[in-house]
Amino acid sequence: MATMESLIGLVNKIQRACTVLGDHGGQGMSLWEALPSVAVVGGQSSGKSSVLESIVGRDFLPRGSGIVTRRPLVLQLHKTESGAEYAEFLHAPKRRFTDFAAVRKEISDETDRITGKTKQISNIPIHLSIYSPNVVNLTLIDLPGLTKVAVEGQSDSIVEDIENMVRSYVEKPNSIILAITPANQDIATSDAIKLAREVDPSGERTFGVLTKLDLMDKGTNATEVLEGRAYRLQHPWVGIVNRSQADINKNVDMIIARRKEREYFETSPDYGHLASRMGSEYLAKLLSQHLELVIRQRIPSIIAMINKTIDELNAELDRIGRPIAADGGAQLYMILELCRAFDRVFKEHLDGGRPGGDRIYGVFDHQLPAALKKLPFDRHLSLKNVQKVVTEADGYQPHLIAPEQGYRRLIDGSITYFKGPAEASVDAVHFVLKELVRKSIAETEELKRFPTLQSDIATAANEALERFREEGRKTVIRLVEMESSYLTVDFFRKLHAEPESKPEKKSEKNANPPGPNNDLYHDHSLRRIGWSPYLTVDFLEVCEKSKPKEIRENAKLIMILLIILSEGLDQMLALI
Ligand SMILES: Nc1nc2c(ncn2[C@@H]2O[C@H](COP(=O)(O)OP(=O)(O)OP(=O)(O)O)[C@@H](O)[C@H]2O)c(=O)[nH]1
Repeated sequence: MATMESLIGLVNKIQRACTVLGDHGGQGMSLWEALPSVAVVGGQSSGKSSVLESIVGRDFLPRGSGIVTRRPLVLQLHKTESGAEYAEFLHAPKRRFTDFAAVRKEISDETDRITGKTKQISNIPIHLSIYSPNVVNLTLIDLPGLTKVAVEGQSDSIVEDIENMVRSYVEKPNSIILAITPANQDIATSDAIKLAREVDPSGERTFGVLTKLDLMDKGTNATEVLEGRAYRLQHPWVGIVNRSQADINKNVDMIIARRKEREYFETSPDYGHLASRMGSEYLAKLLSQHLELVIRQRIPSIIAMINKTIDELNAELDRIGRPIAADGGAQLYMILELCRAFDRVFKEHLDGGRPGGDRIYGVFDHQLPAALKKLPFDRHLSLKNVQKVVTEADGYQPHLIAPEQGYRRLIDGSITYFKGPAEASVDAVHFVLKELVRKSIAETEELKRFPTLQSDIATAANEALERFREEGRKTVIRLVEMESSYLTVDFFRKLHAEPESKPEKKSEKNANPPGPNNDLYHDHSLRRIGWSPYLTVDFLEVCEKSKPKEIRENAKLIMILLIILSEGLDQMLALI
């Protein structure tokens, strides 16, 4: 029993949690709807509030003429071992009410807070918990009384609105219906029974309660109904005698009223034989036992539903992201984790696994060689220009054996052409990397919920790339300058060890081949000088179309500057 009582307590807690989270039934599948609860239904002034107060043993509900209950009141009763009775509202959790007159006022005020002081209704429930040694664990929902006509100050739709609200509570399969009918009214005209029959035709969730037995006309009694002969339900009918209006006015104590009620049944000639199954105390126990039974039956489906909801929420959390820690250290750690996630994706683009890195290879493999091929070496190394450069380099003292200064200037001038394509390669790689940063940010799942961090990472990465571009540019230019500014002795030796016969053979039309002391600026000599830059440039690669035929034959002697340049660019890439 103790276990079952704590189970009802647990269901109470879940119900409160549902309300805090805004789940008080309504559209779709909700946990609130899966939990069993007792809804009190009846016509206006049928005695609903009186029944609730009798069950609680306290006088705490607003009273008055007309429509008093305008919002559902979820009343959770918690049995305590001993101590003072007190009440707590969910909307005012820090306030503990020991004065039940103040509870009544708070219910009125809280009703007005949502509906205003009008006679309108609202389906947002008020949650009230009562802790007392005189109650059984039970959750009851007091609902507005069903009416037939709208009174002054009410909209025409009020009758329908109340019925719809009450219906929305009682039509749920987990709702236990406490159908209140005054005994001095014909059962056939009972609003509560009419609605209960509609939503629960088999009567298995309906508990019939007859109030005002003491007000029946003399000579009549309700045994037909109470014995289940007039209207059969699965559960036995319970008769109740509440405080009359006169008792209320006289402030008759609820405990005394309970005792009087007990005495009424025990001494009644009509209901004496039913006394042990009558009265508000018995009704409370009956409902509590039934609630326990229902919870026991529902436990598997409630657990399944909670687990399913947990799974769904976890899946949603995974999608929208886990909560972010409040302290700075944990936040910094998280930001670093997110940056690492971005870094992983970016590396995959560069190293493979995701597309992008191949475009950088394309810059060196296609774009750079194509640009080099277009360099104007034929113009720069034309006989006319070679002569101009050599004579200018010689100045007023023509060279004796080899035009060393001329060589140097020609080679320097040729290699300087590499600067343009080399810089363009840096720009092209920079462009690809920038594009990969953009793609990587978009593809990093972890970053999806942090748009500000996304733009911060993009800004930081682009700033870094901009810096690396400048450094890369400087590095490649320095490499080109290094190549053009230092020609080794070995280079000049190779140049002169080069057999002169090959080009000379090819230049047979030169009838008078010049010797070093003959004509310094003879075509043959100049042509030979003009080859020298090609010794530093792989002309087979670079000058496919423009190179002179003779020079093509000297290919095997040529140093491959491009390779040197490529190595330099690799270093530059490593820098980026
Ligand atoms: N004599 C007698 N009077 C009763 C009994 N039950 C209720 N009353 C009186 O009937 C009137 C209405 O009772 P309530 O308990 O306020 O009825 P209600 O259904 O909650 O009314 P609304 O919330 O306005 O719909 C009050 O004056 C009660 O004192 C009863 O069993 N015997």
